Amino acid sequence: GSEWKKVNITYHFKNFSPDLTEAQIRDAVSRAFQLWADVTTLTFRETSDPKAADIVIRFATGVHGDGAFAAFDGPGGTLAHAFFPENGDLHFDDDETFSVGSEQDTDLFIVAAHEIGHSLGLEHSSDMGALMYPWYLGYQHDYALSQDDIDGIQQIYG
Ligand SMILES: CC(C)C[C@H](C(=O)NO)C(=O)N[C@@H](CC(N)=O)C(=O)NCc1cccc(N)c1
Ligand SMILES: [Ca+2]
Ligand SMILES: [Zn+2]
Ligand SMILES: [Zn+2]
Repeated sequence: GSEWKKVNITYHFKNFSPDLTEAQIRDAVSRAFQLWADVTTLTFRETSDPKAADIVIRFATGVHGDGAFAAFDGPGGTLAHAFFPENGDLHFDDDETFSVGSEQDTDLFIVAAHEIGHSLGLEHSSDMGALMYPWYLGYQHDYALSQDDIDGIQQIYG
């Protein structure tokens, strides 16, 4: 299956969203990576060099130059998508209104954590409690990985 052949993975922000400050976006994405780092031997580090980065993160709308994925669809519907390893690139639909830590709008931390699951090789889960469940069920305070998510990632990276 698709998995990274390395444990030290780097990511690069190609751009940011106007919905939040760069600091809020960096913090939400860093915390999302940390969820997965906590249950594997993987480490994640931001790099300013797009060429050195394993995972390139972008905010985009509509048609944005992807071959594999359909164009983004405006507000609602698809919120983001990510390529499996060893591409791993992660795109957020910037027609969504992203927020951090509020029931309002779409929580960037939770969406990022879900997409990073894909970037690491996880498919969707049928477990409604799982982060990898296909549907975003709204903001939850103190979000944590479900056992289903942990089992899934440890099957790949042991
Ligand atoms: C066919 C895929 C490109 C759909 C896309 C997705 O699964 N991206 O990973 C997506 O954005 N699905 C929406 C479905 C929806 N509109 O509820 C979603 O919320 N996925 C992200 C997400 C975020 C956080 C938690 C969960 N469970 C799912
Ligand atoms: Ca959308
Ligand atoms: Zn895309
Ligand atoms: Zn998904």
